[in-house]
Amino acid sequence: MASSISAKALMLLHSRGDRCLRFPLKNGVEFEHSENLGMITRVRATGGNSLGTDEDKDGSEGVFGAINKKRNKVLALQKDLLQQVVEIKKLVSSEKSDNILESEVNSISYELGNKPLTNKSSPKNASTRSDNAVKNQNENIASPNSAYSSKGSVKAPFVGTNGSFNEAKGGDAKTPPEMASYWIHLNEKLEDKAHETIRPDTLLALFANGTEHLNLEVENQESVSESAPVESEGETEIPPPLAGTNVMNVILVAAECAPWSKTGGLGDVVGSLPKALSRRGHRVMVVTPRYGNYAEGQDTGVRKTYRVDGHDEEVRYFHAYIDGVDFVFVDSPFFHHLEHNIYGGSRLDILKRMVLFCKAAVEVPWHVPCGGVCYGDGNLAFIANDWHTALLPVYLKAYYRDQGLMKYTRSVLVIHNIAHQGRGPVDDFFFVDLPEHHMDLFKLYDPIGGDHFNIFAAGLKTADRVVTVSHGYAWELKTSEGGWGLHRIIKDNDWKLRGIVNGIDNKDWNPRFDVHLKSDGYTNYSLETLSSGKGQCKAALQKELGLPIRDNVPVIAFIGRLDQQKGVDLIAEAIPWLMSQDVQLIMLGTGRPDLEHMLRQFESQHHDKIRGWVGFSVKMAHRITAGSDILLMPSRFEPCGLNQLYAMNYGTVPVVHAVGGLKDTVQPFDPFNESGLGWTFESADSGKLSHALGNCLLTYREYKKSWEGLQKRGMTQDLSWDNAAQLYEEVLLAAKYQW
Ligand SMILES: Nc1ncnc2c1ncn2[C@@H]1O[C@H](COP(=O)(O)OP(=O)(O)O[C@H]2O[C@H](CO)[C@@H](O)[C@H](O)[C@H]2O)[C@@H](O)[C@H]1O
Repeated sequence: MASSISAKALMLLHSRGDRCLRFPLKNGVEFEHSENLGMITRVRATGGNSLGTDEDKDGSEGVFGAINKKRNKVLALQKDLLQQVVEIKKLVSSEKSDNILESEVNSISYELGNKPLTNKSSPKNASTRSDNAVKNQNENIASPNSAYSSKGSVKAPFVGTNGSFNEAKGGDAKTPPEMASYWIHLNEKLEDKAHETIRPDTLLALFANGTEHLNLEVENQESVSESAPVESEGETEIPPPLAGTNVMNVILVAAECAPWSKTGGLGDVVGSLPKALSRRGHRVMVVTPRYGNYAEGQDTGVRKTYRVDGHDEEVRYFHAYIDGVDFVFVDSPFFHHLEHNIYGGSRLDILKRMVLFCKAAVEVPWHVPCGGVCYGDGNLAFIANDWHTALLPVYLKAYYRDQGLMKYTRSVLVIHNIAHQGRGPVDDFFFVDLPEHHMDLFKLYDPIGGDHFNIFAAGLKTADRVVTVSHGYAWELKTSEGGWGLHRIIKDNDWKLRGIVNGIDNKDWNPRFDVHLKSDGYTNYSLETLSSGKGQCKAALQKELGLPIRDNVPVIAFIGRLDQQKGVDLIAEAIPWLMSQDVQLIMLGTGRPDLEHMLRQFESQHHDKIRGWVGFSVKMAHRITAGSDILLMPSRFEPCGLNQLYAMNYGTVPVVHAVGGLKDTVQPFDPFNESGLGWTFESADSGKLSHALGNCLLTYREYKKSWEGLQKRGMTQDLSWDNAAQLYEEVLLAAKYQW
């Protein structure tokens, strides 16, 4: 046996849970590993005194002293690193370079061992480490009881112990022997990494399961960030408060993630909420399918096989580290070339895709090294999104937690839209690969179709917590109209439901920095330059779309999916009245063919006033939001709605149907008190829409001061994700301590 053991071997042993093995470490110390506990239980001086246990107190001081010294060294090093982060951020912002965004600073990697700081990363070339270096290590970690491994039977996948090297027992304080082994492990880890780059968050991850030491480093971090607000392009950005002792490992799992894949608001949320959680100090990952050949993602070399519909399907895992978040892309021929048709194909095609994706996602924290270190399954919460990933909480429970694996991992399911549920005939159950006694989770009685199979139902019952994207929608979900057949299940689980209003990405959707406003006559603008800047954008939009360029005509916009939800038909009914007004109407959308046809018809019938852009164009969505005066959102239901938030951030006044998140976020204008943010109407009715829009147009034309007030109030709200991230953190914590 060698006289020392590497962190790699240590992880390996830990992951395999070998029975009471003893290994000598450097500095005359050895550790003992117990299979039963699946962790290092004892550390000894080679003289024979065991350390950190009650019966062997005598020998403990020397080695603990050494460990403490190491620990203090690491803390000092980390403090130094954090200081350097702040200094680099200051340096970058002082250059005020357009193309250096804060995101790049966040992805700067730091070398350990007092080496000079080097910038090796950018969002375009985001992965900073040699993931191949950890590839072999990872391959060697036996997929602990890979529930779906090609080698194991799906029906009996549960043997052995969990392989997570950083599992926190109960997620709480460590016992002295654990602390000792922990610091020895850390020491080994750092020695291993002495010649590699290591990210600050990886360093944090090494601390993530302790308590005392964690408090210390968080205090250090807080003192640094409080004293030095981050500047971004001349604007002082106060960093959000840190999670402190509540810091967790968080993995968002979703079928789409902007900017790589997006069909609507879900993609935006998954692209931005994780960054806000990371800013609070959590270690955050997004797992999403690799639909295309994304430049940022690097092959980790990790390959795993999962069973879908009786076949073994191999997945590969790609990885990128951007803006403090690990993005893991699950690659399989199942997903290829679907970036423009994510939910396309037959019902069974989609179901099989999501089965494979959820199976592959649940094991990411075991297999995929991020920053050189797997997340492990202690102190970990998954956030699944909508029905596409609602199988994840079910798999987590049925295949892992109920079998004594991933015992401390929790799941939160977010409802972005209950109208899509993953329904099918009861026999679809056999595709999800679960023992038959789980069938009742999925069975739902429908007054029209009788019993059917429903994935969302199973996810809602199984998840530890459920979030939806506004308070209004949380209430609506419990009504028979709003719950779309799931209201009873949601009511039964009301205790674990919470509404949290979405935020917006304040860099992507900010008129000051918007990259889509930098050409073709558009311009960036802010509150100070609102009138001139927005005016210029309006003229550029009219020019680009071939509408008469007129400053005094109100430009009304609609952006969204063309379907029943978004209430496009209400706009259609209001067209005769609207065309009697001096207005311009711009509609951007894609969806139901009959509604797409309708948009084209409107444009040809009223060519001097209407533009109907059929298609999905992120650039046009930004330009229309900037160049319009009014945004129309007559949605029949709207769980949150992002477009009205984007609109207000751009000084564009919303007129909305008062439902769900629209009601929560658009306070009606009160002309007597000069308060409010826009106009609302109470029912999905074209007459009501015309009435509200009529009042809005009157204010635009006749009451300029009131109009400016509406714009300014909209622009000065704090719509950032930071508030929502703090509330998500509360939910994650509630889940963590739920048994
Ligand atoms: N043709 C087009 N071209 C370019 N961009 C287009 C577009 N059509 C839509 N978009 C963009 O897609 C997003 C739509 O987001 P929404 O939140 O308004 O609705 P969606 O119904 O997709 O999301 C669901 O999830 C979100 C997130 O939780 C909830 O806010 C919402 O209420 C719920 O229905 C916006 O970024 C918008 O600009």
